[in-house]
Order: sequence, then C-alpha cells, then structure tokens
Amino acid sequence: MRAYLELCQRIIDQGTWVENERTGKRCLTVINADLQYNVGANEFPLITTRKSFFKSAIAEFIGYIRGYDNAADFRKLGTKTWDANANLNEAWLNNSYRKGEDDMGRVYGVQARAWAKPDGGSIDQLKKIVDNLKKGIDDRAEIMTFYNPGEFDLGCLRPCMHTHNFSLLGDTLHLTSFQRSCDVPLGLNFNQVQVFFFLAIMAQITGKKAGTAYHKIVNAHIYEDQLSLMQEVQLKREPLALPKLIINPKIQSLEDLETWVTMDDFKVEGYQCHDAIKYPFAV
Ligand SMILES: Nc1nc(=O)c2c([nH]1)NC[C@@H]1CN(c3ccc(C(=O)N[C@@H](CCC(=O)O)C(=O)O)cc3)CN21
Ligand SMILES: O=c1ccn([C@H]2C[C@H](O)[C@@H](COP(=O)(O)O)O2)c(=O)[nH]1
Repeated sequence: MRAYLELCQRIIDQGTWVENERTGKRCLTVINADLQYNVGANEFPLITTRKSFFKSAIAEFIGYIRGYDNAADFRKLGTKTWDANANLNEAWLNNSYRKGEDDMGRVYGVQARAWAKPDGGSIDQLKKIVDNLKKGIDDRAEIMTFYNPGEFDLGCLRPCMHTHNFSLLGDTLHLTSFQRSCDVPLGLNFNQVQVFFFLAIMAQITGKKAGTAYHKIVNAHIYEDQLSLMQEVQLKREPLALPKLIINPKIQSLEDLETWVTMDDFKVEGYQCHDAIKYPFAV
C-alpha cells in the first residue's frame, strides 16, 4: 500500500508537533489525507509492511453494525480493541454515566442503530440505508453517522471515523467515509480494512456491485513513542502485493450480520507480510 507509506513519510517530513492533553503525548501531525480503495476489484488494503490483524478490524466493525456498547461483546466477537477505552480511560472511569466494567456508553454502534430522538423514540440509521439501497434508492442522504455531540458525555470516546455516506450510481455502490482523527501506525491499519469491508458487505447484502471507497481523513498523526518504530523499521520495508478479502457468500442480509456471522466467515487470500511491529497505544 504505497499511499499508506506515503502518508507516514509525509507526516515525518512535513508534520507539526502538537501537544495532546487527553493522552498526555505529543503527536507529529498533518491535516488532510485522501485514501481510496478499489473494492470492485477486491484490492484489499491490508498493510503488508507489518503483520496486520484484519479479523480484529472486521470484528470491531460488525460490533458497530450490531449496535454493541460493551467491550465484552466485542471480545466475544474477536477483538480486544475496546478494552482499554472502556476500562482504563481516566475520564470515562470517573464519569457517572459509566455502567460498570466493559461499558463503553453511547458510542459508535449505539448511535448507528438507536440514535435517540427528543420524543423518546430512536432512529436506526443503518436499516434505512440498507432498505433504500435494496430498492435501488439513493436519496443523496444515505448517511450513517456516529457523531452525536449531544451525547459525547454519555460515551467513553468521541468517534474517530464518524460518518459513512453511500452513493448509488446505476447498480454500483460507492462509499465515502470521514475520519476526524487518525492514529496512523495503529488505527489506520484497522480503519482502511473497515472502510473497504463496509462497502464490500453493504454491496453484498443489498445486491449491488461494489465500486470505490473514498476515505477522507482530517487530523493524521503519529504519537511520539511510535515514531522511531515507524521511521527505523516500518518505512524501511518494501510493500508486498495486496491480498483479496473473501467474504462468505451466504451472508445476504443485515439480519445475517446481526445474528449468525462469525469471524470464520472472512478470509484473506494471498496475504504476505513483513514481521509484526508492536506499536505503543495511547489511552
Ligand atoms: N490511541 C488510539 N489509537 C487508536 O487507533 C484507537 C484508540 N486510541 N481508541 C479507540 C480505537 C481502538 N483501536 C485500536 C485499538 C488497539 C489496536 C491494537 O492494539 N492493534 C494491534 C494488535 C491488534 C490485535 O492483536 O488484534 C496492532 O498491532 O495492530 C488497534 C486499534 C483504534 N482506536
Ligand atoms: O477508529 C479509530 C479510533 C480511534 N483512532 C485514534 C485517533 C486518536 O489517536 C485516538 C482518539 O483520540 P481523540 O482525542 O478522541 O482524537 O484514537 C483511530 O485512529 N481510529
């Protein structure tokens, strides 16, 4: 994935150091990055310059699709990525809305599937999109957003990849995803997989052809304790050919995703990669 490595190099060459109060760590930062993935050709953007755990990334996204609000449910599905933010994030631990161990509060999937209306009802943003796309409808607002400032204090973290906007041109489905904040060594590995996966699976369950996924990032950063591994190890490696993502064709509906799907329904074909790198994680 040359575009990924180019972004890493750009941060190193042109980045500005920015203090981050929430994590207490400085970040080398650039503003604005545009990535794009050819989902139709199944060019799966799985990072090859280190071992990348794509199942964890897909599990996280399926957790959002299911509206999970608990790190234990994410673990059962196959990812530990929410453990730290649910259980070690100081501000959240001191928040009176936290319902105990593993609770994440009203983040991501809760907003996607049960956005609270002022009248006490709720909105299922994802189901509306699936229903429309299946009928061939693009109302120019096929948008699922996790970004609900009115409920930030009810959750452990503000969403980073916050909005997904689908577009239908003929029978080809495209996706534009927006990310406000991006931990390039750790988070972006996962986010690239997730943007690709979301378009691929939505095309599959709505009976459309997958087109292009556009991934728009605002603040792209490398934390100071990740920098030497990026510079001295990952950027010295040559990228290898991209693999393919194989999704079980039996997955045919939103209900399938909500009920029986497990990580065994996803495989990569032709994934060659360099050794794993363990990047520090900022809580
Ligand atoms: N600082 C920070 N960076 C992030 O990328 C991030 C957050 N916080 N908080 C919320 C979620 C959680 N995400 C995470 C959390 C952990 C890994 C991680 O540890 N990845 C390892 C191994 C993962 C595995 O074994 O499954 C990696 O090497 O990629 C990645 C993304 C992405 N997000
Ligand atoms: O999907 C994700 C989720 C989180 N991140 C990163 C981006 C930042 O480094 C932190 C979140 O911190 P904020 O202070 O809320 O911006 O997590 C990511 O890259 N991808």
